[in-house]
Amino acid sequence: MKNIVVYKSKYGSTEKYAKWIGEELNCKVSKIGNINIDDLLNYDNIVFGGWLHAGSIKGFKQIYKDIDKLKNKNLIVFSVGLSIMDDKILEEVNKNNFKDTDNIKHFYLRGAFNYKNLTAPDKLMMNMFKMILKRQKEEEMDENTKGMLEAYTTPVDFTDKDSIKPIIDAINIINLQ
Ligand SMILES: Cc1cc2nc3c(=O)[nH]c(=O)nc-3n(C[C@H](O)[C@H](O)[C@H](O)COP(=O)(O)O)c2cc1C
Repeated sequence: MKNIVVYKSKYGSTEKYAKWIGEELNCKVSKIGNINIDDLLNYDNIVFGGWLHAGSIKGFKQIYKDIDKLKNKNLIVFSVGLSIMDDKILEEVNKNNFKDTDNIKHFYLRGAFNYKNLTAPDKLMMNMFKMILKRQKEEEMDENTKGMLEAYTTPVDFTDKDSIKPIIDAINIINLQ
């Protein structure tokens, strides 16, 4: 089966994961902007990676608008974010980006965050988000919230090549079917 990895990354983590996955699958890796739907139709397994922006998987709409054309393809999506993923957050991300009827396998990978490197609009958005997080009393904050707040002052990088394993395994299973 022919595989391709397409991605949208702003600060590099998603790109890093896309390239690691491409190396493991020994397949083409492309930025979403450099490929169109007709190119994608040449592949059986389409792996799309996008970074999480306020719960939305960036770049995915560019594929999703043609989801009907991709009905016979295996679509594997990985999102990259800062959160510690739990069922509630995952459910929210799924709800924001897919319909129940979509035949999509979704994986979440942890990325990186360096406040100082953000563009001005991203800083603004993250400052607003920080204000919301800070409304909680410190003793009531969960690990995720504490970690997020710490990341504003201390850059974090959770990218880890081992975390792509479930994605590679899922594609290998598809290829055996
Ligand atoms: C404006 C903005 C919004 C973000 N929203 C989320 C989010 O909703 N959930 C999350 O887990 N991470 C969120 N993040 C963290 C990014 O997804 C994380 O830094 C990711 O690694 C960025 O991917 P990239 O390096 O490929 O651009 C956000 C970051 C920024 C700058």
